[in-house]
Amino acid sequence: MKQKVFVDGQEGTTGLKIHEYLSKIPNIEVIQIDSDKRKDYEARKALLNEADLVFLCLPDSASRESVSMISNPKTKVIDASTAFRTDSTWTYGLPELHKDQRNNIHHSSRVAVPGCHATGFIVAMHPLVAQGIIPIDYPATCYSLTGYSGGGKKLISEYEDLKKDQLFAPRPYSLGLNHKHLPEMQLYAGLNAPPIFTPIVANYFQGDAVTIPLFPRLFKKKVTASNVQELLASYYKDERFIRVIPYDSEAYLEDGYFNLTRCNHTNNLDIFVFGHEDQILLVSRFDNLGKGASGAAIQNMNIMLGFDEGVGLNIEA
Ligand SMILES: NC(=O)C1=CN([C@@H]2O[C@H](COP(=O)(O)OP(=O)(O)OC[C@H]3O[C@@H](n4cnc5c(N)ncnc54)[C@H](OP(=O)(O)O)[C@@H]3O)[C@@H](O)[C@H]2O)C=CC1
Ligand SMILES: CC(=O)N[C@@H](CCC(=O)OP(=O)(O)O)C(=O)O
Repeated sequence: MKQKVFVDGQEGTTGLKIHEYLSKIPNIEVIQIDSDKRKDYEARKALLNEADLVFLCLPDSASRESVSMISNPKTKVIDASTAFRTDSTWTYGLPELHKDQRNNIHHSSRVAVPGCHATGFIVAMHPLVAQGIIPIDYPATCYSLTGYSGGGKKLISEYEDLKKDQLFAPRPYSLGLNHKHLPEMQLYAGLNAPPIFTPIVANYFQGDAVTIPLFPRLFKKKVTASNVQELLASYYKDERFIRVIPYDSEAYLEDGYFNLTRCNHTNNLDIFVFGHEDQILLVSRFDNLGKGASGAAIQNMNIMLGFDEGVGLNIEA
């Protein structure tokens, strides 16, 4: 029997992309709300309770409201917002986090999709903290370069319609050092304080690279950049969406430059390890609309419904 799926927020950036993926997946029946009723409480409530699985692609407050409307115990929920990512009654939707997480997701009915910047930070840091290389009190920093689609419809229209010619230069933001991803970055990396994190949005549509500088002299064990690459490669060796690039990563540069759009239109995330004995630079590269949002949401759905994890993903790869 087909699984009924409803996307609350179907006309937003994440919701539209999820629909694109869903159209390639068999055994799914997508149920839709009339466009003019997409914010109507009763209409949403009916579909939220009719579906076997719902995606919430909404601002945090609307996500909380949707969850409160669900009374059908069979409805599974995948939320793309920040609302429940560090809520202990929800499961963090990063299957690659550790060996039990995929199974946790499969058995959960409430899964929170990680934030895009947080995904890049956690996949690079978690294995190193968990294996006792990086101490939990390490003073972590990172910055993330992202395309403007990460800011949803409002930022897209700002870039595409309103100020096209004035927004050519990259723009750092969240300089109050209080970005909404900090709690999940700290919790799932396993650190006892959040990193100093500066995101930077630039004038291109999609693609994200999270960069983490590290000083091995502050580690608990003596390791070089090459050792770190080996460790990460071993940690993710069975993962189909996370690729740890060989240590000689400079060979992957293009004319000497890093191309942060190379994972676009896939659900892949590439981890690069640059550096030497004294300094290390980890870079996670992914599509903010792929592994950073809608692709990750679909991967979680596949796991929750017992489908092959890759169904519908990497459609344009
Ligand atoms: N874009 C990205 O790369 C990522 C986004 N996210 C998260 O996913 C969620 C959705 O983001 P995104 O798709 O970018 O945002 P958008 O602004 O593009 O879309 C949000 C959608 O939600 C609708 N909406 C707003 N309020 C309500 C409501 N009360 N009831 C029903 N629908 C409502 C909007 O309606 P209308 O069409 O009228 O505007 C819009 O279609 C957010 O929590 C965001 O933080 C997570 C990871 C990455
Ligand atoms: C360019 C831009 O504004 N990007 C968003 C991140 C999008 C994302 O991952 O967001 P959620 O946590 O909302 O799910 C931001 O930094 O807030």
